[in-house]
Amino acid sequence: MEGVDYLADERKKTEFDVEEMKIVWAGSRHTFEVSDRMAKLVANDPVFRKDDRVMLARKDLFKNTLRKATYAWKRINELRLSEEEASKLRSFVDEPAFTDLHWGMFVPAIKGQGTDEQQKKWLPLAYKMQIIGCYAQTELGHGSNVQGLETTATFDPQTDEFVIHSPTLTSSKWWPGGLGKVSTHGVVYARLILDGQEHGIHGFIVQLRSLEDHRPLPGITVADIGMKFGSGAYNTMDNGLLRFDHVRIPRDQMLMRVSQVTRDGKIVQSDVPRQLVYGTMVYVRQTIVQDASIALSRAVCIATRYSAVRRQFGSSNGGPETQVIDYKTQQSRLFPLLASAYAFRFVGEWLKWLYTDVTQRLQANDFSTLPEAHACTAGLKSLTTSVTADGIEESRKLCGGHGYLASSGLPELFAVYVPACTYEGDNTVLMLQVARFLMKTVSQLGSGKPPVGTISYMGRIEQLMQCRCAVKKAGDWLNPNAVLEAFEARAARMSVSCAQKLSKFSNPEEGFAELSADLVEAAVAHCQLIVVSKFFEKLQQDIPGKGVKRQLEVLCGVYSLHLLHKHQGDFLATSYITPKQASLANDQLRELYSQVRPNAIALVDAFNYTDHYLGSILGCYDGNVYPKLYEAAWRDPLNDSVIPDGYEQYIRPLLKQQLRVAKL
Ligand SMILES: CC/C=C\C/C=C\C/C=C\CCCC(=O)SCCNC(=O)CCNC(=O)[C@H](O)C(C)(C)COP(=O)(O)OP(=O)(O)OC[C@H]1O[C@@H](n2cnc3c(N)ncnc32)[C@H](O)[C@@H]1OP(=O)(O)O
Ligand SMILES: Cc1cc2nc3c(=O)[nH]c(=O)nc-3n(C[C@H](O)[C@H](O)[C@H](O)COP(=O)(O)OP(=O)(O)OC[C@H]3O[C@@H](n4cnc5c(N)ncnc54)[C@H](O)[C@@H]3O)c2cc1C
Repeated sequence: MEGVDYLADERKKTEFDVEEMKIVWAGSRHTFEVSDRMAKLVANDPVFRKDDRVMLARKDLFKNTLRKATYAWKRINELRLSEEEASKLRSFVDEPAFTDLHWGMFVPAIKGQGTDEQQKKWLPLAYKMQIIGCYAQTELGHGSNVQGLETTATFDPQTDEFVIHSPTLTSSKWWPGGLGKVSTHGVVYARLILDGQEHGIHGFIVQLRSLEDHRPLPGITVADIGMKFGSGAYNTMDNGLLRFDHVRIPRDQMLMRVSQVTRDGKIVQSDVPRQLVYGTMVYVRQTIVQDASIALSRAVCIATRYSAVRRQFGSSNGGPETQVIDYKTQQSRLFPLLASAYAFRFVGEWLKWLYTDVTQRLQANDFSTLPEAHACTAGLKSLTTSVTADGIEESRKLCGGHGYLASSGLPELFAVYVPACTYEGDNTVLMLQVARFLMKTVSQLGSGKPPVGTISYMGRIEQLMQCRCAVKKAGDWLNPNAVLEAFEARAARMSVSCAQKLSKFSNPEEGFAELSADLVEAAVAHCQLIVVSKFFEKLQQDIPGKGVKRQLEVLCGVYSLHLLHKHQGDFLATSYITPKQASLANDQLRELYSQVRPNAIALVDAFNYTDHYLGSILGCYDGNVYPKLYEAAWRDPLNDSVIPDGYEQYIRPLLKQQLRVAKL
């Protein structure tokens, strides 16, 4: 029935102010209002419909994306939207497109690595979309190993140009989003060669296609790399391949903030560290952490609403069956994901602050916090995307059979999201960067330079190596200090144990390779500590609204104690807790699930997602799932006719043949 709220009884159970929680989730009242307005603008515009996406063939799908992306740009200009509003609008359109890379990587690469003069020349063109750009770093042969890229940029002093060339098949650029069919320009990463000498990897602005007829410029071969995982999903994006045959660009198209090449072909290094060539990746990793909470919260919203609607078993005296959300097993799979979505939201907020802080320091030539910013963005990108990808798949299973239907929204969400574990740095490769940072920190303990920021806990290493957990009863695990000390002791002990094992190797690189699996575990422990501690920090802020802070305390408890339970092997093996204390943590966790239960629907309502954005029948706001599933089945093109195409050709002859066999 239209207009009936099938989740109304659930909503009546709520013990906190949902409207205030919406503000906490959005980050501020202003952000909430902008998001809410942009979400509704997209949801109410039929051009942004997306329910037929998984049915479309690649060419139609891609053209449809072009239509939506250019229409979004038209609306952004007509409505004179601010940068913040425009970016929100694009995100609610919810369809990967060339514009993501243009705004998300091409523009930031020029901003971060271009000189003032270069920015003045290129940014106005990019801001008006008079040129469209991509980020062309990865090659067929190398993605993770950036130092291994093979494309060359050789300076020709005769003409004052760089010659960009792809010397091998494996040097073909491979993967850049927006490159395949749309981009007119790219920031291309290549090995700089001056007078026969190599000078490492640098970025160059290269025009790829004519601004008149869109044909590739002379010497350039460019195409799409082909279909990717899933239907719809990331196939809206034209990930591309690109080869250069001695393509010439003016010298001033090398991005020269980090190093400059002079007219006579000499390299001049500025004071800026060379790692800033990797700066765009640090920026995007930070945004990916913020996006992880969005993707996970979408999946959790669908699974939570459906779990309250779905009933199986447990009917007594003809009464209703049990809502599957009331099964403790369902709660123990669902509520930690709900808590993780909130945890990632807050750590993402903090990481954005850290990134802004490091950017301001870099502008003032203070490079001291760059290693920590690199470790935090790499580690948190890795941790949050892995948990989110697994969490979306778990949400699908939490919805039983119906979760496998495209109309649940979960298969496409998974297919779109899962490459986040690979792009912008493979998650294992990134955790190894965190491990390097941790090993360096341990080796410098006692050098007189106290560790600061997220590794300041290492400054208390002696205490953390010796302390023992003081928990005596389940409720003691609600004490933030008890939880924090447990996570600090676990992380510190795992790092120290790796460092001790490493010190036994005469060749540290060999040792690092041999111990890399243990090192990744230590890095994960460190990153989980960051998320837990940032959740506790959030709780120290003034949080208005009836019961809002209380709910967040419960979620923080669920987040930290479910990790403690899941990784109890670490906590036990490092001898910080006893088996009895591990068991008490689990008792407390179960109790916290009971406290989440009456608030579960309101906690996902607080994400403020429109039905359009969720794109899921199982997750629709009113919970009226069954009629909608039934109607959607009839909309499938297979049901356009009662007798399917192919009946005469295949089914009829088959049945006839079986008849003959039966007669024999
Ligand atoms: C708003 C957002 C919108 C749009 C975008 C969002 C979604 C769109 C979807 C997809 C986009 C995907 C785009 C891409 O995938 S682009 C390609 C990304 N590629 C990678 O991430 C490659 C991963 N590899 C690397 O980053 C590096 O090669 C490396 C693994 C880090 C190793 O580098 P290497 O030079 O060999 O370094 P090391 O010798 O290991 O270290 C030297 C030294 O440098 C430090 N370091 C390394 N990286 C950084 C950095 N980024 N910043 C600062 N410092 C860095 C490292 O720690 C070491 O320091 P020491 O002190 O130990 O010497
Ligand atoms: C959807 C999508 C969009 C993309 N968009 C872009 C883009 O716009 N621009 C761009 O330039 N690139 C883009 N990429 C490329 C992406 O950045 C790379 O694929 C990514 O960095 C991983 O590199 P790789 O493919 O070389 O993986 P590999 O490094 O080959 O990884 C293969 C396996 O080897 C392991 N491995 C590799 N090195 C080590 C090591 N040192 N120690 C231990 N294990 C290791 C990895 O963990 C992994 O299991 C995109 C990729 C995808 C999937």
